Amino acid sequence: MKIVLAPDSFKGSLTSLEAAITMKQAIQSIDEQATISIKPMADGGEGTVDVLLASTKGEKVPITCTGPLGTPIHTYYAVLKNNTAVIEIANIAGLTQIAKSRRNPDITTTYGLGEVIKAALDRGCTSFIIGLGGSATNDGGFGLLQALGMRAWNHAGSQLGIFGKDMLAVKDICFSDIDPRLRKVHIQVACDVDNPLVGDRGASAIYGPQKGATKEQIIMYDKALSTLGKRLEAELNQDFTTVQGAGAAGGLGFALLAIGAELTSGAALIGKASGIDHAIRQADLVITGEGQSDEQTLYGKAPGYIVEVANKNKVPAILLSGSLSGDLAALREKFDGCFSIITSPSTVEACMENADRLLFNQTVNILHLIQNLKS
Ligand SMILES: O=C(O)[C@H](O)CO
Repeated sequence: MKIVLAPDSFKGSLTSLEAAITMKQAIQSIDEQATISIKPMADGGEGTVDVLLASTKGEKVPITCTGPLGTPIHTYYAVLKNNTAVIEIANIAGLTQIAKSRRNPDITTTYGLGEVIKAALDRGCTSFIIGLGGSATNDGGFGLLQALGMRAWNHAGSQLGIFGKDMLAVKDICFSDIDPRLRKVHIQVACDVDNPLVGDRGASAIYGPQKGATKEQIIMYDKALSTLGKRLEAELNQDFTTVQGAGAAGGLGFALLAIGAELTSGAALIGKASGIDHAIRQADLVITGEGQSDEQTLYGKAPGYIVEVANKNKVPAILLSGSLSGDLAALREKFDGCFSIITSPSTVEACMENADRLLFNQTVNILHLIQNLKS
C-alpha cells in the first residue's frame, strides 16, 4: 500500500515533521511493506519557514524583533538560495507565544513583522514569502505598517502607538514615508485562510475569539478594521478589504496588499514546493491532520488543501486531528474519514503532552481497520 502522510503541525505539541514521522512509525509497526512518503505541510501558519527550508535549500537567519506583546523576542526567518526571504507571523507574533489567560487583541502588535521585513531588505533580499496564520493579533497590520514607515493619528491629533488598542482609535494615516524599497521587491503572501477583512466571515468575527477577544471587542475591531480599510483604500486609491485572504492573521493580509503584495493559498504554495500533487497521484491513501479541525479547516488550511488534491486524484483521504469540533458534516463530505487522536477522557494539557503517543495509537487503529476491510 502506498501512503502519503501530509499533516500540518499539531499546534503547541508536534511540528508537522514530528507528526508525519509519528504516523510513519505507527504504520510501519503493523505494516512493514507499506510504501510511505512523508510530506510535512504548513499553510502559512506555524512551521511555514521550517517546511519551506526543508523542501528548498536555504539558510536559517536568527533575529531579535518586537514580539506580540511589544517586548523583544528571539526568532528566525529563512533566506532561500534565490534570495527569497521566508518569514512567518506565527513565530513573530504567534498565538502560542502568549499564555491563554493573557491573550487580548488590545495589547498585541504585528510591529515585529515589519522589523523582520526591513532586516531582510537590508540583507538584499529581492523577493519575499510571508506566511500568515496562527497569529495572536487583530490589528489589521497596524503595527507592521508603522514599522515600515506609516504614521497614524487619533481624533485629537495625537500620534498613535503600535498595538491593537491604538488601531481602534485611528482617524488619519500618512503612507508617504513607507519604505521605498518595498516597491522594488516581489512579496507573495501565503495565507492560511481566505476570509475577507471584515463582516460575518471577517478576521475579528471568525478568529478574534481564539485571540481572547470578547463579544464587545469583536464588534469594535470589526468596525475599526473597516475604518482603517477605508483610510488606506482612500490613500492608495484601491479596493482591498474584500479580497480573499485580506482577513488572514487578524487582517495582516489586507495590510500586505496595501504594500503591493500578492495573496495566495499558503497550503497550495507549500504543497507545490514539496511536490505534493505528484506524490498523491501515486498513492492509495492520504492521511493529513492538524491540532484542531472544524469548519475553518476547509477555509484554506493545509488539510483542506490536501483533501482537494486527494479528491481531484480520486485517492481516499483521512483526517486525523488533535480534536474535531463544530459542524463536521462539511468535513465528512470531503474526507473519507475524520478522527480525533483522543480516545479517552482527559485534560487538554495531558492530551497535548501525550500527542505523540495518542497520534501513534490512533494511526495504528485506522490502519488496522483499513487492513481488515481490505482482507
Ligand atoms: O492568524 C489567524 O488569525 C488565523 O490563523 C487565520 O489567519
